[in-house]
Amino acid sequence: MTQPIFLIGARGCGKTTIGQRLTHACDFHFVDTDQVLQQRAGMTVADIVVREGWAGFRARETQTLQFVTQPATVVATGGGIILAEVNRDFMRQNGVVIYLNAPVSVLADRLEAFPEASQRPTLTGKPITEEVADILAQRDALYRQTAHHIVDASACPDDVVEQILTELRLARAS
Ligand SMILES: Nc1ncnc2c1ncn2[C@@H]1O[C@H](COP(=O)(O)OP(=O)(O)O)[C@@H](O)[C@H]1O
Ligand SMILES: O=C(O)C1=C[C@@H](OP(=O)(O)O)[C@@H](O)[C@H](O)C1
Ligand SMILES: [Mg+2]
Repeated sequence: MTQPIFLIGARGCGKTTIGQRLTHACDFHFVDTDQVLQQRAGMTVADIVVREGWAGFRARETQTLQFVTQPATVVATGGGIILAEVNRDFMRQNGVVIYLNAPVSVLADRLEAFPEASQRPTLTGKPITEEVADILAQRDALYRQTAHHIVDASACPDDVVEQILTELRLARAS
């Protein structure tokens, strides 16, 4: 199988971390839409949002998703990639989509420990736990409807990778 693998889910669910590990396990290339987008723009996400608003960032995100999608590639997306129908359709049609699902408490703990503010400017202006709860409530259904597979991303990284490999093996066998 050389179809691209798209990792989706909320901020802090581990798309970037798990994507890198998964790449080694299945001998794919790794790309992260936020990393490529920031390199191409020569600006951080926070700078883009100040200059162009979230609409500007979202337009760049759609272009980046299409630009980075290649065979044998694990694509770690940004948490809001599923907001645009064009992105949801693109990922479902061009690869296998995995939702890294984790509860609000786990996401908030990780984001408090590793905020990476230049890549994750506030979405709502609210404190972390409230923001994560609000955003997940808005997006969970979109993550679920876009995903081919859902894994428990609150597990340790090795387990999350193993869950993904198991889902991919099962899908291939069926
Ligand atoms: N399964 C995991 N178990 C423990 N910590 C994790 C796990 N996945 C990610 N992390 C940690 O959480 C933080 C956010 O992870 P990251 O991969 O940047 O998430 P995302 O790209 O989905 O926003 C990082 O500091 C990372 O080390
Ligand atoms: O949830 C979101 O809307 C966003 C998530 C971020 O990526 P991570 O999910 O990798 O943190 C980044 O794309 C941007 O700050 C917007
Ligand atoms: Mg990330």
